[in-house]
Amino acid sequence: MSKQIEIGKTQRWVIKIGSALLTNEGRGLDTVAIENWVQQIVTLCRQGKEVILVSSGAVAEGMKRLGWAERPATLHELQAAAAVGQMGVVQTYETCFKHYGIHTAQVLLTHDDAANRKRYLNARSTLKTLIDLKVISVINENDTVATDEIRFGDNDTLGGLVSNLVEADVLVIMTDQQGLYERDPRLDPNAKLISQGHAGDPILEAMAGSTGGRLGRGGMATKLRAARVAARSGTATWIVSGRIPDVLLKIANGNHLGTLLLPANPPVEARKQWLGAHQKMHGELVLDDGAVNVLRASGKSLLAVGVRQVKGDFMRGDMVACFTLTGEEIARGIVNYNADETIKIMGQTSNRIAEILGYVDEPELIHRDNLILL
Ligand SMILES: Nc1ncnc2c1ncn2[C@@H]1O[C@H](COP(=O)(O)OP(=O)(O)O)[C@@H](O)[C@H]1O
Ligand SMILES: N[C@@H](CCC(=O)OP(=O)(O)O)C(=O)O
Repeated sequence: MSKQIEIGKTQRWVIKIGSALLTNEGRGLDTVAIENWVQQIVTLCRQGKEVILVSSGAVAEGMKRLGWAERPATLHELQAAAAVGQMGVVQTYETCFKHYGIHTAQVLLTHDDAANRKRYLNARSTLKTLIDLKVISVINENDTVATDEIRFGDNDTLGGLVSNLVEADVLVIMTDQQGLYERDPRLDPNAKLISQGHAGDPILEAMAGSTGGRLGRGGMATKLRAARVAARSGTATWIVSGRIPDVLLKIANGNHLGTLLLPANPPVEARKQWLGAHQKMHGELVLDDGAVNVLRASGKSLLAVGVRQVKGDFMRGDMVACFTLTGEEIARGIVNYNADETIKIMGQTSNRIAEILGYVDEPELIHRDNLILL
């Protein structure tokens, strides 16, 4: 279990900047602040670090440009605002980095891209090539086509996924609070700051509110989820205030600011990181205690015999979530049988599948290679 991080030895940093920070609470892109972060990033690059940016702000800047005071409720208006605002976001970064002779690249991704193995690998090789070319990637969600992501404003999770894609050492989530507090400091100004913990710790996750500010949407809950995702590639996550002067340089120099969330387990293999990148579950399986113990203790495949209940209408090859009888999600995996077939074979041993269905695709319901424990 890694308890510390030697920041001086870290090389690849993913830096995520949230909407509230970037647009000065909706007053329009805060070019002074952006110039300052860019200056810090250039210094990090000159120190030999490789930086990938995940930047929000498209909807907020689009709202400003269109003269909309309130975040629109309809999807098509959100998407239109994002399309307008994204122009400003990338233009600003382009101008700031150009000043230092550094090229930038716009990369737009959706969670669906991460769920498709071919697109996932394409995104990974493009990002790695851009790193080799010393180009700063500026990543945002592809809001014109995204639906769930834009509704929930989840660039934090995107930051976690990008950390997995490029196998980052560090994910820095810059926001408008000092870090994770015991409770939302907007609701309880006396709440204490958590300085360090483990990514995925349910006690910390329970502290994080899911409501963000007027412009950002994810709140702290998505930041902690991002830390959990990032930890799969062994990436440590920092949640810090982007308003602290020289915040990135201070962290790089070993100052402890904000909240540091360290991976609790060793990194998982690359294919399992891809499995973990799936955000949309097509169904749920409720497992009995025996199956839960086998998955947790020995990392074996899931057999139909251990399934008690099947929910959702999934197809063979879809990703499903696995729950304990008490409702705790423990694993996710790609199923070998569709929902109707799974209902027929649940609770039965594998040697009865042929008799029940008239055929056998695979003896396992989810093969261990296609299963990721949470
Ligand atoms: N436990 C907590 N600690 C700190 N902030 C919290 C917590 N729970 C909820 N929040 C809220 O999360 C907000 C940050 O999320 P969000 O507005 O989505 O920011 P960003 O635009 O940077 O992604 C904070 O302003 C705060 O009100
Ligand atoms: N793609 C959207 C992301 C919104 C979002 O995640 O916002 P935030 O919670 O501020 O990071 C945008 O650029 O507006």
